[in-house]
Amino acid sequence: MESNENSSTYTSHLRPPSKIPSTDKGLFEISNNARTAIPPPGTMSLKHRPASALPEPTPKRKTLAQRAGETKSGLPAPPSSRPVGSAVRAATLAGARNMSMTSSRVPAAASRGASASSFSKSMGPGSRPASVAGSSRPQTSMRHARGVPSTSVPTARPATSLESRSSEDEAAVSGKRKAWDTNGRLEDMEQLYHQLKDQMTGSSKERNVLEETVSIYKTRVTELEAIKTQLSTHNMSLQTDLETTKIKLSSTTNTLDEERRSNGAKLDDLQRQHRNDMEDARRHAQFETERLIRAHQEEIVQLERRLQSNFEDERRKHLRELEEAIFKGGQDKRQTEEQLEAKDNELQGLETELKQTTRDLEREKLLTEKLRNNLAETSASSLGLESSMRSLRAKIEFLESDSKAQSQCYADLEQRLQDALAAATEAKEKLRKEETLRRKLHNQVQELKGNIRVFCRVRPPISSEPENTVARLNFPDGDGESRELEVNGPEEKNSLGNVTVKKNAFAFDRVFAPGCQNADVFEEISQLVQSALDGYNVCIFCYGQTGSGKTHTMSSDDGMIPRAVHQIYDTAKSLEEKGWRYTMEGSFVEVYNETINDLLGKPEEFDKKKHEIRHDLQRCKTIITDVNTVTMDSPNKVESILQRATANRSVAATKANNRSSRSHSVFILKLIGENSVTGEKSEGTLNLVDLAGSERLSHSGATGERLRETQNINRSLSCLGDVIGALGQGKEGGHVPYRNSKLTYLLQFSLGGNSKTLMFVMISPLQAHLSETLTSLKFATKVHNTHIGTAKRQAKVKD
Ligand SMILES: Nc1ncnc2c1ncn2[C@@H]1O[C@H](COP(=O)(O)OP(=O)(O)OP(=O)(O)O)[C@@H](O)[C@H]1O
Repeated sequence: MESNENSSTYTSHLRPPSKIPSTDKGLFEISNNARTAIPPPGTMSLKHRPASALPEPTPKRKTLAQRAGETKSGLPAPPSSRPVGSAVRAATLAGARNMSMTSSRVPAAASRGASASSFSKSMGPGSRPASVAGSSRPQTSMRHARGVPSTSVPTARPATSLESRSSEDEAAVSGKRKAWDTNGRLEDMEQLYHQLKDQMTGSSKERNVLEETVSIYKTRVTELEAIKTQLSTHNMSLQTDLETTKIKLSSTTNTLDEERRSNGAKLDDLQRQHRNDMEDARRHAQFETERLIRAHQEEIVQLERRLQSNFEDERRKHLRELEEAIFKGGQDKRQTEEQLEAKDNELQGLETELKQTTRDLEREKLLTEKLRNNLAETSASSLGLESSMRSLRAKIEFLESDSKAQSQCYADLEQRLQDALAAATEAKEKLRKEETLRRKLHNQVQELKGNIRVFCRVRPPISSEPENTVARLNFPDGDGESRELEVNGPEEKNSLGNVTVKKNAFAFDRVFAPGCQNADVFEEISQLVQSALDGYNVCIFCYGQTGSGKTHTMSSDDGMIPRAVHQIYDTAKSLEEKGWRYTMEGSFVEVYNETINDLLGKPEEFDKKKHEIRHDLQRCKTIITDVNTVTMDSPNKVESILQRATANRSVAATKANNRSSRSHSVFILKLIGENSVTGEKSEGTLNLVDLAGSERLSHSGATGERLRETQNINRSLSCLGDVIGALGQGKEGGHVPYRNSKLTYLLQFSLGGNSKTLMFVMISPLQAHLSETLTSLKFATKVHNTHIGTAKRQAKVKD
């Protein structure tokens, strides 16, 4: 199988078969690399020989020379197509025909058979007429060819026929003729004689023909002998060729076998190598495929992760953009509404003006009418006036004589004017001095009120809170400026079964009952805001549990922050005529989990950007790095600031609950004033702080992130208490633990000696919050009992 496969791929190195030159004496028939010379037609037509006449194939093939020898001895005579045979037959037939032509009584060739038959009956087969012999001549010829002596046939056969058959013929004739019919019998004899004579003539002719044929055959035999010799010579050479070819063939076969063997070995090697290569390649491909699959899977995972984070970023970004857009939209809407309102007012003003102008016009018309009348009257009276003028001129002439007295009068008037101007300057100066005095007195009053004050505010129950859930809170001095609060504790049964209620009484600088509004609260703190304008550091913070109303008090639309800003604007404007010019800068930060976030910063930087608190101890100033500061050049800016801060906090709230409850927010307003007349400068800071809900950890039940938030809130509120406590001890140069929390560190210069502090303790009215309420009130009481040293004004006076 392998050699067969190889035969198609390997070229044979065998020498091509040797060419034997063709001779003009015969064709070459090629079979099994043996060449057989076939004599050309005319000499010996083996090609046309019938298959049956050919010798049986023998296992070992005979040479052509041998086969030529067989032809001479064993092959039948050449067929009738052969020219020699044809000539013999033609001559025989011609002879027969001549014979029948010479005897008119003998029937033609067609009736020859019948006559021959009758003749055979009478004379037997050996005495057949020449015509009959002619028809069977090929057999005769064949017999000649096979070596039957031709001379014995024509001589012996007629005689034998005649001898054997004469007695029968005679008997037959004698049977027909009468013994006495001599003439008839003579005629028969004569007829028989003629017949015999003809037969003799035919036989002699046939003999001639046969002799001719014999001579032809002899020639033919000679020819065949020559051919045989030629063929045997050729055969010899072919034999030699065949032997040579066989040797070559065997050597070629050997070479081929060796080649096949070596090629087979090589092929085996190659196949083995190929199999090994294939195996290696398969293993390598498998390894590569697995590696690529792993790499692709990793890539897919990374891509998925990247896409996920991109998607998250995009989502956050879009959310922030949406928030900003909503915020901006709200702002735009408000501005547009304001503009519309302004336009409406303007329109109304214009309408009023138009009405006024129309009224003025009417009045003018009336006036013109009146003036015309007056003119008429005036022209009437002008005559009278002219006469009086004349009289006056007369008087002037008289008065001119008294001019010295008049000059004196003018000098007096001038003096009085100068005196009045000096008095006015003196009055202005006095006013400025009084303003300074007012500030001084105002702050003295504030100081007398205490540098840390505590206000308590109880929020009203909101619509979702039913009446029966409200705790019993009493305001004993609720008629006027309330300062006291009484909280009834839970009902307790004593050992005698009497139900008792514990009353917890608290007193603060002010107590605001649920019915109080933000306006009432602000009225009380407006004096502190004035102190900030006067150059003091003021800190107002709201303390209380979640939902107690801190944000409502501080940052709602009418809360302390917007009201404070508006008051500062109004006051700053009124102070302009007293020589004061103020610049105001606002910033808003959040302390969440001990980290500072800029509530006015970009939403995407929220919870990411790091801010640090830096103190200028010389100037008692606090700076927070990288926070946005807004110049408050218009009172409307405060609303946009509050909205921006709320939006930022709500974005953050999506991640960790309600951010406003869980972080401290600090609104910082810096007020820098300069008096161009007196050269005075003042720098005050107003800090408005909304503290995170003050729930106790045990009550909150918080876990995880909420627990961390609550711990941070409680720690910072506790630090605030510690700072206030340390300040309350009033030791000069004593340690105040500001650094213990971000909140106290941030408010370092707004708590203590250099500042005025106001704490709001916010109270929920609900019975459910009673415990937290009491805790808050106790903390506030502690703060209220603290006395903090005198505040110092941050003011400089020009030399
Ligand atoms: N004085 C008040 N008058 C009317 N409603 C009030 C008053 N105080 C608070 N509320 C309402 O009570 C609810 C809770 O108030 P607020 O959000 O201000 O509490 P909070 O202490 O700031 O809570 P948190 O710590 O969660 O921020 C709000 O719906 C608010 O409108």
